Amino acid sequence: MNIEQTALPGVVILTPARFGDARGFFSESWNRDRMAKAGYDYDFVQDNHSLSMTPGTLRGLHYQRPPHAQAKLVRCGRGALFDVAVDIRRGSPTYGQWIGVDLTFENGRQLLIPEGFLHGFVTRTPETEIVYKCSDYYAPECDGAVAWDDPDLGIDWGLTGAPVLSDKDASAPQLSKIDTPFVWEAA
Ligand SMILES: Cc1cn([C@H]2C[C@H](O)[C@@H](COP(=O)(O)OP(=O)(O)O[C@H]3O[C@@H](C)C(=O)[C@@H](O)[C@H]3O)O2)c(=O)[nH]c1=O
Repeated sequence: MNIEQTALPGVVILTPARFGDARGFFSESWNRDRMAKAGYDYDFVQDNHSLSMTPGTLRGLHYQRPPHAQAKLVRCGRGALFDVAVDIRRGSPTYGQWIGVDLTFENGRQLLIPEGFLHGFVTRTPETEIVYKCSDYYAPECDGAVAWDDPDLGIDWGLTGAPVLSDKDASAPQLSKIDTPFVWEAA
C-alpha cells in the first residue's frame, strides 16, 4: 500500500498493490492491521456504493455531526471521478482549505478522509460507481451539507457546465452559515 500525504494533514492517498495475471488483477483495498501499524487506525463499520449515470454529477459537500461523525475511505469502482475533501475543524491551520484527487478505476487510488472534513465528488464518466467505507453508521439526524460552489471555498471542480445535483445539495448553505461541530486538536 503506497501512502501519499496531501496538503491537508491527515488526508492521505492510498494506492494498494495490484497483482496482475492472465485473469486480471487482485488487490487488497483495505487491511486494517497493516494500516494501523502505519498510523491509520480506523474501524470502518459501513460500506457505501453509489452509481451516477451522467458525467458532471456532483454529490456533496457532506458531513455527519458528532456523535456520528464519519471518517471515509473512498475509491472509484467504475469510471473516473474527482474527489474533494475540505477541512472544517475550527482552529485548524488549514481550516476552509480543500484538496481534490482524481480517483479512477484504472489508477486504483483511494482517498482517506478523517472526521472533521467535508466530502464531495464529481463524476467524469458515464455510469460512474463510487465505493467507500465509513467509520460510523448513517445517522440522518446528524446529516449536514455545505454548498459545492461556496465562494469562500473556491473549489475548482473542473466542470464544463452546470452539475447534476440532488435537491438537498442544490440548496445547501455556505460554510460561513453553519456552526461547524468540529474542533481541531493538535497532534
Ligand atoms: C448516505 C446514506 C444515504 N442513505 C439514503 C438516504 C436517501 O434516501 C438516499 C440518498 O442519500 P443522499 O442523497 O444523501 O446520497 P449522496 O448524495 O450520495 O450522499 C453521500 O454523498 C457523499 C459525497 C458522501 O460523502 C456520503 O457520506 C453521503 O453523504 O440514500 C442511506 O440509507 N444510508 C446512507 O449512508
